[in-house]
Amino acid sequence: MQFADINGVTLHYQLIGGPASKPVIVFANSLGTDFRIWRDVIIRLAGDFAIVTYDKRGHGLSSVGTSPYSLDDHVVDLAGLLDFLNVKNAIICGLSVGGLIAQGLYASRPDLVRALVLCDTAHKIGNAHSWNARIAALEENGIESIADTILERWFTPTFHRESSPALTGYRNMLIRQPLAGYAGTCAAIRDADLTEDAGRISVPTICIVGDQDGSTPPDVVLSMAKLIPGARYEVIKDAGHIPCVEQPEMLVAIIRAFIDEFKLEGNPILSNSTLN
Ligand SMILES: O=C(O)CCC(=O)CC(=O)O
Repeated sequence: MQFADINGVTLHYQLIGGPASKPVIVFANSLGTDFRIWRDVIIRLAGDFAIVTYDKRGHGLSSVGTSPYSLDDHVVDLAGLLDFLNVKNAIICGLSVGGLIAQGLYASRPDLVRALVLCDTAHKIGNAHSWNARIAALEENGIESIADTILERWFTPTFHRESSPALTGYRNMLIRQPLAGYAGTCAAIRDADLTEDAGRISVPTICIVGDQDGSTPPDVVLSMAKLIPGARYEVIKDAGHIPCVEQPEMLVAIIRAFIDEFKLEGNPILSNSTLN
């Protein structure tokens, strides 16, 4: 397992395949998940790319730090991790709040970003009223009290019917996140509005969404895509909010086609990287 002290917290991360002459793809997670959700995507990409996954603060094996957070806390953490790993000019794939983090990273550290894959996310997710209600419910009764409602947005009815051990596993992942980390990230999402930044994105960008996403539905993701100059937009059939779990093969096909279209080569991780 790999850990790094970044920006006052210990981050759990995983680097596969570097240093080498390969483009780097960095995956940033959604609320209430850790980097294990990317497994079925990573096994299809490893070998062709260097891959970085990490648990954002307050999630997985990373430290909680001081909660609540701002989006900037998460952005500075990711920038610090990429600096630590000597990664520059990477393809950043962000899922939901991970997509906000990816957009924030481009706004503050464009040198780190070669292209954006914005998956089931938006320039602004939800509103203050809905996030404050969620935070109040969490403070009163904990994550488990809202877990089943969240899982309905994460996965399609088919997945709920047919993927019984997996559904239980992802429910376990959700309810075992630290309460302060989960609620603190709700506050970060509530306060984040990247509407103006979206129009300034000038790297190749693709916006992807599951056709049955109950958290950031297709019309929301399309609105973001329309704000970003030249952005591509793709809908994945038979997927909810987390296509990397439900439709990894389709997600990988879309990412590969995007990389081929723009001939994204990125920078290899430098050979004097701290990883040697
Ligand atoms: O998944 C995220 O990162 C935020 C969007 C959200 O609210 C997900 C959910 O429905 O719980």
